[in-house]
Amino acid sequence: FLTPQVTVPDRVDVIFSGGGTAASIIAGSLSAAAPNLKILVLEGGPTTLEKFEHIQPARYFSHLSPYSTTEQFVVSNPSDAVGGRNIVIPVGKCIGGGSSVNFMLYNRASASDYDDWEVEYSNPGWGSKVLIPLLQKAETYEVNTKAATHGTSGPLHVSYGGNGILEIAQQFLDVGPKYEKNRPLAADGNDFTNKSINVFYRMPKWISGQGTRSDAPHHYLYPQQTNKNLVISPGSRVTRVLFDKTLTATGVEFVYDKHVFPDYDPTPKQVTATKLVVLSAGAMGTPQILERSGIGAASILKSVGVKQLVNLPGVGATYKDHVFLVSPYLADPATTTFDPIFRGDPATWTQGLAQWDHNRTGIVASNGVDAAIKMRPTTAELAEIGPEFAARWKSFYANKTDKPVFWISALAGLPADQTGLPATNYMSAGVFLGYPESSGSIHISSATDVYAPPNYNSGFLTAQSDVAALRWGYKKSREILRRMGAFRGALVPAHPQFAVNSAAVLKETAPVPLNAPNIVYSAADDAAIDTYIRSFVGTSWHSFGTAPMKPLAQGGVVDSSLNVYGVKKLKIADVSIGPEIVNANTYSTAIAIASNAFEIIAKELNIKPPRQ
Ligand SMILES: Cc1cc2nc3c(=O)[nH]c(=O)nc-3n(C[C@H](O)[C@H](O)[C@H](O)COP(=O)(O)OP(=O)(O)OC[C@H]3O[C@@H](n4cnc5c(N)ncnc54)[C@H](O)[C@@H]3O)c2cc1C
Repeated sequence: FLTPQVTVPDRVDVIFSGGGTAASIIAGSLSAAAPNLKILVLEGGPTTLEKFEHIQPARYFSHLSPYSTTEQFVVSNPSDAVGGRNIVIPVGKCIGGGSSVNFMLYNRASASDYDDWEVEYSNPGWGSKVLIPLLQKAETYEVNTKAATHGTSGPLHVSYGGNGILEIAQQFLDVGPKYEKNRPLAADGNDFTNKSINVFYRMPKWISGQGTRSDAPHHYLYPQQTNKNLVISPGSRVTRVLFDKTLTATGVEFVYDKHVFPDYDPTPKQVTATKLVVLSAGAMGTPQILERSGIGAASILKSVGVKQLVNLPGVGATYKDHVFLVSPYLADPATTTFDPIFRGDPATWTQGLAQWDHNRTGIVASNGVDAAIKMRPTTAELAEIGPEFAARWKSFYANKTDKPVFWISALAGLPADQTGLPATNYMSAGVFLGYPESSGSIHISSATDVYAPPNYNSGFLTAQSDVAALRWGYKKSREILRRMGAFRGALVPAHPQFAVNSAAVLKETAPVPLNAPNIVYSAADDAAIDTYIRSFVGTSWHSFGTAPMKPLAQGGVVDSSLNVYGVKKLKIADVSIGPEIVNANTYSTAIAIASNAFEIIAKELNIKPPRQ
């Protein structure tokens, strides 16, 4: 019988609805800067405080288990664009949200991504000139303490992890630049400029040199928890925001989450916020709270019987994620991969945990993802991608030379449920699109039931330009991986089903020479690749942009001070506010948004001086 251990006060100054990445950073920073400010963090999931699953990096895969208590799985409606499948999106559901369960890949956006937010979407104060220094302030970049755009004294440590570089990644970094002659090896693939594009780079991680995860709560929120004015309430699911007659947010209603406290009283509780309500429930959660509160498109609210307070058609109307294709290959059985970790091999775990206990190094202090490239096509390669991508290239990429089309990584292992597969070594090419053109939506399906699955359309691959770009990415990754020393052939069922006599069938079970001819694909082969992409593509866990910061007339939900249009004292601070997706894994952008939100809120509440 589990009972909430935290007494939630009736009245505070500021309420955070959702206690994930952004909320941990903002609430922790506010509490540090203004200890007298009464802050309440209501998080639907459980606590993560000092739990090994949220500290030891290699445990990240455990959160994806179907029995996970720290992630929730949002299931899309089936779509022909993905072969009639339902796409399943895992999202963090615990204090720290995504930051406490993610894969810790350290990648940063391009400067033009944030400049587009500022200029194209009319958001002064959100360009790269503001956000890059905030990101520097948040991090300690142990990889190179003299790197220009990185930080040296922030709470979140970044390193290569404690396990060195795995051989498969090293081969990717060796072979890649030799095969891709105009794409050299570089020391930094994350300096925000076009110098980080079309270069192979060793991938840093959100892991400290002490072998621990750089999550948001252990580095911002929990250090403040001795302050009695900061109340962190896990297992507390916000149903809706409360408003007075002037449409000023006065507080929220919440229930104790039935998964965290299964036997506890399910009656909704209300809390008053005298200064501000902040929605930080993530790209999946925030639009649902807005709609249950009566803020959204008239037709959506009417369909579920919610009384509309404000007509905001932009709520939940745009959903983006970097569609991700993982193509597995067999790898040299003598090399070290992450497969035993993914399979839960007892001997590997016992040895790894002992080493971690001893000196915080070894496989448990890593995530197995050590090398990558962000690729932007040359003119000749654009011709290879073909006409389906031409309009998208012209309108979105052509004039912004720091924008890659996709990201490729050689993963030392197969990051998937390997039930039914031989317990051998694998390596995988992971390809995700930097800026998919396709877009989906997420809306509530019930006015009051917070557990009702949302009406979610992933939108994946609804634009053919995305399929064309991924097709090229698949071909590129295949050419590099088949030249790597560890290559032992394709895991055939998880690749396109080419005709038996096609030249595209990979017959080799050992690496081909560097100068081997490229595979030639027929129109039928391309069609087989497209079918494959539609049948296999999945999430990259980067849900984004469902309550965008744009002018109202463009479908915006918040203004550049993060205020929800049409109401007072209600802000949003999480990755739902991104007006366009950025080309990198999104933890970094969540940190940028949270850091800027903190500055904005601190200024409005007259908190001085803000955190240094
Ligand atoms: C499995 C996975 C792997 C990832 N891997 C990487 C990676 O390697 N590198 C990288 O850069 N990024 C990665 N990401 C993405 C990154 O972690 C997220 O984009 C980022 O953490 C989002 O931050 P946020 O504050 O917007 O939302 P979140 O951190 O998701 O926080 C939202 C919180 O709100 C809570 N919530 C939702 N609804 C309610 C409600 N009604 N009431 C109360 N609480 C609610 C949720 O439980 C959650 O804790 C990954 C994400 C996942 C899920």
